[in-house]
Amino acid sequence: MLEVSHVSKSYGSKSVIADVNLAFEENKIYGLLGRNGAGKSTLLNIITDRIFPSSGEVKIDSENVADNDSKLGLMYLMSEVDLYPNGAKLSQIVKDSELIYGGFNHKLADKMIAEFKIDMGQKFGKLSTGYNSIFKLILALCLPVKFVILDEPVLGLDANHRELFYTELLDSYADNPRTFILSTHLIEEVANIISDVIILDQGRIILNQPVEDVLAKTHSVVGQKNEVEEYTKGLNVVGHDDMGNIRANYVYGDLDDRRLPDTVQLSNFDLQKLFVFLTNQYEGSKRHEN
Ligand SMILES: Nc1ncnc2c1ncn2[C@@H]1O[C@H](COP(=O)(O)OP(=O)(O)OP(=O)(O)O)[C@@H](O)[C@H]1O
Repeated sequence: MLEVSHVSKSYGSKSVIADVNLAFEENKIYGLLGRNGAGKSTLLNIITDRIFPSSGEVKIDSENVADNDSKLGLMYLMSEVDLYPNGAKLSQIVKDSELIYGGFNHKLADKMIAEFKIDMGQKFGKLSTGYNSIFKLILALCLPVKFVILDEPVLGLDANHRELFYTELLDSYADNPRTFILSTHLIEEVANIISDVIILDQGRIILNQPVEDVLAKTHSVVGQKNEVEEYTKGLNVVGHDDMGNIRANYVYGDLDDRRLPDTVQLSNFDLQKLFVFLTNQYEGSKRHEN
């Protein structure tokens, strides 16, 4: 288990991460969502000891990961930041990484190399943005780590390559279950992949739950404006749409046993819509702590 306890980070007087507590369990796929500047990369860099928190700690199996090579070796962070020398050939980076992490899944790598058509004789610094991501994704999926942490994994990948990557991720997870943390803005693309969703907003966790539970609490209530308003009175309305005098109120939370008028329709809405409402500071919204 990977635990983040009371982690905060400030730059000068600016608070970027504020008292974050999280527990990443074994063999789950987490989606870490947040608007630009919410603090996602900062949090992932703190988890992997690339930057120091101002306070708090990160532990794996109750041991602090800071300066702890055996625990840090259990995580791989794939991010925009390039850790490899521009002049190094991809095949050499694989060899070096295999030594550092004590293994490499060559069978899967060969499959991905062929599928993505990547030339392993190329120099790292010469890769296009998309192929730079593809190469780091191969490392992320093939190194023998327990926590695969992907910060904007599909940056620069075309739609075909993104589909291919999601398929490879799920196949690799099925073959070898481990914990994934995916930070992304492409919510619709990962909604069916992730098991749990974490929303970070201005450095704070505002939602941390299994996707299934979250979706079960989304309700769109559509009908005549006055009837919809009456039905949703006192519920947690996080957003609305108007089409003439037809109103859609979006509720996040449990419904009580109030009677639904025949003319009002009830259905669920998707994760991306919920994300937009919860992070938009919509005037009618309430904050949801975990
Ligand atoms: N070294 C730094 N010095 C000062 N401020 C920083 C530093 N690094 C990050 N920040 C600030 O911290 C905040 C969070 O940045 P971070 O990169 O973690 O956000 P993010 O959620 O990953 O954003 P995005 O989705 O845009 O990549 C931003 O306001 C950013 O400007």
